[in-house]
Amino acid sequence: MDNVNELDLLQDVAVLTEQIMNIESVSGNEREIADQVHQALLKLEHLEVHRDQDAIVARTNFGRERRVVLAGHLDTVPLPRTEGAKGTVPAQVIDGVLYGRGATDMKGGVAVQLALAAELKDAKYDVTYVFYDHEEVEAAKSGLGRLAKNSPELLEADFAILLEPTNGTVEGGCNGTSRFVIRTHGKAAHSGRAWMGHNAIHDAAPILQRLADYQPQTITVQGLDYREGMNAVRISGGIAGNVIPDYCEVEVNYRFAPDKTLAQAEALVFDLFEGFEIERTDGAEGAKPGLDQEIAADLIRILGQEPKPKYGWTDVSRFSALGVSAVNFGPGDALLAHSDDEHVAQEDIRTCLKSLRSWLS
Ligand SMILES: N[C@@H](CCC[C@H](NC(=O)CCC(=O)O)C(=O)O)C(=O)O
Repeated sequence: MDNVNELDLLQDVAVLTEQIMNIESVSGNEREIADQVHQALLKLEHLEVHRDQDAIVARTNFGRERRVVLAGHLDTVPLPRTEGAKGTVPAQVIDGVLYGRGATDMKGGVAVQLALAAELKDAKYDVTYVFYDHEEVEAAKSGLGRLAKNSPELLEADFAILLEPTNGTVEGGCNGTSRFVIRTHGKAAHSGRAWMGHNAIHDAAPILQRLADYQPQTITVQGLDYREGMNAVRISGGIAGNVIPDYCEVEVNYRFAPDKTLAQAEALVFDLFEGFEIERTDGAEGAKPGLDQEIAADLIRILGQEPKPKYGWTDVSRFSALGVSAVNFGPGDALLAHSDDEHVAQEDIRTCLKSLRSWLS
């Protein structure tokens, strides 16, 4: 008997989005959604389907000269902690707007990929659909990185589109991202006799001051203005309410424009926190927009919208490193990504599908 939950790829793409939003897939928990996507793709006879853990690749063999990749990740950031937040699981539809975790980042995009995979039995280009796990976490866990290592031939193409949220326009390139842990050390003591110890949390004050004083830059690369960011994203220290803390860690996330390499970004952060113990714990380079490439220019012309920069980090970076020029284009407003009321208009998902259908036809 057919699984009652199986995905119907030919239904309204907004309803398909809602169906896949209802499969919770916080990074590390992508097995169920990957199984559903895999099962649905295996039924399509015009596709050759491969699987690597929770990443799935489906390729057409139309015999075209050029091949494009449509790629999207299956995972989301964790569910909101705030009670009553609408950006959670299950999804809700309110006045034509779909609320829930992954609404913008990026189950609408994944639904568009699935709809195209099912309906396009011929196209201007051969198409490789890539769905993968572990995008929202440290680069070392990336499902796309694993695919690139295990089966690079499956990702070969002339161009790639990452269906990350871009609100109806192309977002070119992406900022790089890097994480650092800065540590201070003290001496534990009874907090009733604090003079016997040394407070490591107090020693972190100048770290926070340097962050508060830092003026993030905006850097123009190939005509697009990339806004950088330098922020504390986590702070921890102390073991109890009556003990002077003997350690403190501040985690800093530096988002850097694609004019810099990861090594240059690291040097800038090490310089900013000179005198402190500091370690880089993660990092991924950005990507330059490269919008003058013929296929990208064709897409931009069909959409008729001015391209914008991508401020988040996306796998255009990984495709660029593989020698495949790539852009971001998908439904939803990236400004809502990861927010407590993440949402997307149902109509935006339908419009994105129409745009890509007409580009590929
Ligand atoms: N390995 C990176 C992964 C971070 C990915 C994430 N990307 C997005 O949110 C794309 C959405 C957008 O901006 O349109 C990010 O930028 O945090 C890492 O761990 O940082």
